[in-house]
Amino acid sequence: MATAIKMPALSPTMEEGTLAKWLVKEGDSVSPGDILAEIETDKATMEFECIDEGTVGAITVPEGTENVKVGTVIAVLDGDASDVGGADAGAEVKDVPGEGKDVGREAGSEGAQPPEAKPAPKECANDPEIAEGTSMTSVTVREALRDAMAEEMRADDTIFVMGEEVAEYQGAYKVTQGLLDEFGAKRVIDTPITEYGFAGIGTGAAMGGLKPIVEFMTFNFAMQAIDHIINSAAKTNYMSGGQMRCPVVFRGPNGAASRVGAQHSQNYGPWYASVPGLVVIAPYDSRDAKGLLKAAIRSPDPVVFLENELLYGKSFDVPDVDDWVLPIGKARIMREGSDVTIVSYSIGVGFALEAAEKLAGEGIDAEVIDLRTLRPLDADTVLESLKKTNRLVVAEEGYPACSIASEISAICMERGFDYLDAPVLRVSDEDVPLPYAANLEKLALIDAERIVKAAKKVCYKD
Ligand SMILES: Cc1ncc(C[n+]2csc(CCOP(=O)(O)OP(=O)(O)O)c2C)c(N)n1
Repeated sequence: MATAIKMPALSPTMEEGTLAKWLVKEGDSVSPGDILAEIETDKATMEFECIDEGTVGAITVPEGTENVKVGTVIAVLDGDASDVGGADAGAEVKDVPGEGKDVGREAGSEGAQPPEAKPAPKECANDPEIAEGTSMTSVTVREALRDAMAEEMRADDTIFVMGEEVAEYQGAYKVTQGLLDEFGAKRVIDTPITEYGFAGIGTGAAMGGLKPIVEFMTFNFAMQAIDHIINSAAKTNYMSGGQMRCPVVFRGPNGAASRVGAQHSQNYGPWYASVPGLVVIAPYDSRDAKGLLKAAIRSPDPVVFLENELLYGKSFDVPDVDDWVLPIGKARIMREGSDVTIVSYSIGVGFALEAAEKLAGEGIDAEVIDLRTLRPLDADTVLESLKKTNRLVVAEEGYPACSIASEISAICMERGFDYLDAPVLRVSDEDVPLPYAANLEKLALIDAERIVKAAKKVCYKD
């Protein structure tokens, strides 16, 4: 099968580059790791590595070409230009699935992709009631997050957003689209690349009575700011004896994306969820992204709001109601079942739902729980389900050790021991820094198949 090789984004801000030199020619055999070309940006000259195996069938952009847009097909493996869109080869690829210009996203990369979006269940026990006949609008998770911020900002002028590229560029992932136009530069603020600085300003502003929303370009970069989140924001209420609150929201993408390497592919859910004083939310779909972000902005305590880059472009229904706000700390049952419970959150929910469909085909009826909030954790909903199914698997896109899955497993052992007919199993990423190579990345991340396998094992049907 022909594979299009596209102009890579070699830095978060790269939009185009010069194809300085080809190091392979048509007819050459290539393997993963071979250097295909040298690409020049205004910052540096970088080597472009091959991630596939094959024969160079066509070079569609000659060396020396300047201003080649990221995503342009520059060569074809095992085929020619007509196999990858003919006239389009060599032209800019405008329709990169899911994203526009995202941090580190390499157009055409083949890393982890979330399963197709599925509609959320119509009713969730703890959610506000949706009146019969209420219409639904399908919106992307990205739009849902923006709508949540915009609605809250309209209602409360103490709310402001700040972070790298949130204003003029409208967000590295376009989540703050339209906010600068509507609310102006005083409330939508571009910061320098100083996570420690602007997380501190946000925390201080919250202590002083404002309601900041601090966007991190990804939570990986919040490592720079973690002292303010944990030592300042999380402790304020406790250390002031309740005299001072800190209503700040720290939000941004979290977890593995697609081929952005070990330092940009980490799930901080378990880290923050271990800290008393923080609220930690990790939504899956648009209705939760909107309803929970609105709740987070209204929270009197600091919230770490973990989004997922791969879900930003997915569409799900959101109820057309004036003020869609969801309760913090309540899990939801995404699919009812009686044989095994699969607990997950964020992107893992999509994999869990996919696994449940596959299990149904094999006669295993799985219940899927979306935790939604990681702190406070809704242990009761998990235990109620365990009471019914007696078997439980936790699916988590993250490291296995000291994880949310470990926590759920402990809760089931401590409070649900008598209900268990099998050990709780954790399905997590491999216990390694996420590999960059596409084939290894795929092997390291969770998927529906692994969840199916674990579910069958706890049902003693493997
Ligand atoms: C701590 C941290 N925050 C944010 C980023 C994302 N990031 C990577 S490059 C970049 C822009 C860098 O701009 P500049 O410092 O002007 O350097 P340039 O690459 O333009 O020379 C950003 C925001 C990062 N890698 N690390």
